[in-house]
Amino acid sequence: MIQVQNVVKKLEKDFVLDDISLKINNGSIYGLLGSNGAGKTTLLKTIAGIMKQNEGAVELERKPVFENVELKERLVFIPDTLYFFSHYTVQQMANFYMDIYPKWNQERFEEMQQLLDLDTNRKIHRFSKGMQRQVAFWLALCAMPDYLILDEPFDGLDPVIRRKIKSWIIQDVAEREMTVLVSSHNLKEVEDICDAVGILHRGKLLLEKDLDELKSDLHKVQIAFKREMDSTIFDDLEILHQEKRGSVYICIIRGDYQQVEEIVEQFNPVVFDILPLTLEEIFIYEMEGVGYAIENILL
Ligand SMILES: Nc1ncnc2c1ncn2[C@@H]1O[C@H](COP(=O)(O)OP(=O)(O)OP(=O)(O)O)[C@@H](O)[C@H]1O
Repeated sequence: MIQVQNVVKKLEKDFVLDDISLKINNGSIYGLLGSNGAGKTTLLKTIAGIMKQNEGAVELERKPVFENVELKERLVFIPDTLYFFSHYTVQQMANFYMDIYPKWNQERFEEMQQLLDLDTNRKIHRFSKGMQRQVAFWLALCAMPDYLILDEPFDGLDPVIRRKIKSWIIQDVAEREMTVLVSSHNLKEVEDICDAVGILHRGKLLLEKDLDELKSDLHKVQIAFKREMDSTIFDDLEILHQEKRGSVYICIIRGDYQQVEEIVEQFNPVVFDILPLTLEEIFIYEMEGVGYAIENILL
């Protein structure tokens, strides 16, 4: 479990992290979202034990992570700007990882080589940007980390590789309870893998949500009535947003779906369908609830 409690980080004179608290359970994937300069990298580096917070606590399994070698042997951080030793081949870099990470899995390394089809004897700096990112994931996953911390990890990967890497991550989360923290400035990038999402803005965590809970609590429905919509429907339903397209209303409604259905049925709709709700739409309404327009914060 990753536990961050009231963390404050100052860089020069500025508060880059301002009283951040969050908890990530084992075997779950947490998406940390925020625009440029929100503090994502700083928070990730603090959680990875690379940077030390000025105040508060950052713990893995209830132990402080900073300068904790035993915990770091079980944690891999892939930074947004990749770092490999200059002129090292993939194999030389793998040998280095083998020395550092006790749970290095050589069988997996060879299997993944077949799937990624990258030459282990080639110098990493001669690969393209996207291929270097593939190498970073390849090495990271073969280190069999219990904690995987990823800073804007999917930039520069083509859609096929992106899907492949996401499925490897999900498999490790499901099969061996790996815990993942992934940052992004783009909701769509992470919505298919995260269990929970937090939005960081100017060093503060504005909103933190479990995605299953969120999705089961908000519904997008299209409704049409023979006549105009009866305004008393608002008395019983929490309608966060509505728009009219022809004679059809598209509504975002909060609440238990069965109850919503029962209430709407009382008004005898001629059309009543549930529509898929994207994470982006959910966040638009949730962020409005805490007084922010999401377009000013995220892509
Ligand atoms: N070494 C540093 N010294 C001083 N200020 C810094 C330093 N590194 C980052 N900052 C400041 O901290 C704030 C947060 O930066 P950080 O890199 O954590 O944001 P981010 O959310 O990862 O941004 P991006 O999406 O652009 O990578 C920014 O205002 C930045 O200017």
